[in-house]
Amino acid sequence: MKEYWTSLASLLGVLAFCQSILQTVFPPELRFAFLKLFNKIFHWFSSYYYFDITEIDGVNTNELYNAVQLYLSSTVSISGSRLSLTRALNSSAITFGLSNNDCMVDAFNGVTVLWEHVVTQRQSQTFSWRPLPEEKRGFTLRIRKKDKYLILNSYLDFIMDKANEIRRKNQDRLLYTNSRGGSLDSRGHPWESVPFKHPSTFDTLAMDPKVKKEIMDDLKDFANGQAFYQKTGRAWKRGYLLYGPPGTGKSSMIAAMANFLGYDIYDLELTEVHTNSELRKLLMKTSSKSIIVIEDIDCSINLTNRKKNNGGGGGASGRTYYDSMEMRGGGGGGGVSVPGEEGGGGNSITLSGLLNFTDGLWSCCGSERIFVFTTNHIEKLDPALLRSGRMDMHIFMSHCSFPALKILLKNYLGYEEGDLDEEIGKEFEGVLEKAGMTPADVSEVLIKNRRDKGNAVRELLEALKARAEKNNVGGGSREKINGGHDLEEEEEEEQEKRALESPKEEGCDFVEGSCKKGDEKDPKEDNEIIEK
Ligand SMILES: Nc1ncnc2c1ncn2[C@@H]1O[C@H](COP(=O)(O)OP(=O)(O)OP(=O)(O)O)[C@@H](O)[C@H]1O
Ligand SMILES: [Mg+2]
Repeated sequence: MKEYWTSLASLLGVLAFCQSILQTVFPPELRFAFLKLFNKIFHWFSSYYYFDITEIDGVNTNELYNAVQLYLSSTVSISGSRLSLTRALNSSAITFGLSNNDCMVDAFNGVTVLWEHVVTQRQSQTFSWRPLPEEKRGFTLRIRKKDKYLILNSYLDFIMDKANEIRRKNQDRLLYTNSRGGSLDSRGHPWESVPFKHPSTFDTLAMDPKVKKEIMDDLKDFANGQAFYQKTGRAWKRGYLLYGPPGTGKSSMIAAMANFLGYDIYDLELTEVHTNSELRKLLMKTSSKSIIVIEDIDCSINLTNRKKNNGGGGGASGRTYYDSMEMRGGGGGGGVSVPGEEGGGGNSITLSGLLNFTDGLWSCCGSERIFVFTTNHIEKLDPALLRSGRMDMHIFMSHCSFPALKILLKNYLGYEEGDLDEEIGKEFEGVLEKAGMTPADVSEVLIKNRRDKGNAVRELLEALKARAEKNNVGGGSREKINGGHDLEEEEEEEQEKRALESPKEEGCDFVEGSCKKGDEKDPKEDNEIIEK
């Protein structure tokens, strides 16, 4: 032991001697060059490469640093005994990472690398437009020289992908709205967001399981389809039109989609958007992996006010036709949109603006985005919105069918397959179609009686029978088809439709083949998908 201390003391003596020689022999300006050279020689003979990934790259946050931090938090082989724990804003998960100046080993494709988290005090506050943190943080990656070309690029790509995946899993969904009516927040953002906590999932959604599976498969194919979209030259986006009576689960379906894919939702309030360019700006500020929703699109588009463009003389083009279809907030009349004028302060958005929003070049300014439109009245929508390629899937959300009822009984009363008495099941099947109750109506009855299963089922059966009876007496199918709509309201709609007939025919030449109104929009009895 004594020998050990003696040799350590002499080694320190030699080092001190070398340092004093270095200081006397080399002037300060040469000293730096000498150290650099020494460093180079050291690296020459070293069998490793070192890569520094600093937290701040100049004045910008280095995305790779954040990705590495997240990635390392997910690996289990942390050797350090001290870990740092974090919980990001809006996140429900706690992540752990390397503490200051701690190391960990990782392996990728059979190659072992070493990560070190390096934290040093910032020397002096250099001038910067934004205040920099007092500590300089960074990761140093050590890779064997012979392995660098084998893995470096693919390893870093892998880390970025993995970090995105973790971020999506940990981060609660965000629900964005443009309800401020075009004004920007302090960061110049037109969207406001809140954590999205809707508990609806495909498990809780009451609808035909076959249709549900089809939708889930379609969503899965979409989310995993980057290579396919690239290969086929299509923008990586998909459109869904959800239609059906109120209370059949259209909004619940959107929430289920977002929860299924882990996407954010942008709930676009069209009545708050004043011009096409405002609409475009909103689109540009949406992120990838998101669902952009326009609810009740028939209420945002005032088709009763659409009129043919008179300025074209004779053969009007499709564009002027669309542009003359005025969309106004609140359904109020007035306000004519003149093609080409919207950017110059016109106070309306046009159908062409909306179609460009979903379909045009601007719709590709991000990727992996889903557009969802909902409506209670598909027959009110313009064929241009429905034609192939625009909304890829038309999904009819129907009244409560027997398979859907079984899901509601499971959700609210805990009934498993086979728990329901066979006779009662048959009674339900017999009356459901005639009653035309929505899943929302059924849920209400079940919630009220959820403490007493037997009573809940009896009450529901009675309510269904009463509704079926009522429909029968009143000549019924109307209420069934329109989900309890007012008859007067329906009359009005009929009149509106008749009033629209003539302009629609005039406009047909622009949207060839899409004016066959009844063709694809006829709601069938059950949930139904029309793939475009
Ligand atoms: N298919 C369904 N599965 C499960 N619950 C449903 C379903 N449809 C409706 N509900 C229940 O009814 C409530 C209303 O449903 P939701 O808002 O999704 O209907 P909607 O079709 O969007 O109606 P609206 O056309 O009025 O917007 C939901 O909170 C949900 O609890
Ligand atoms: Mg809704």
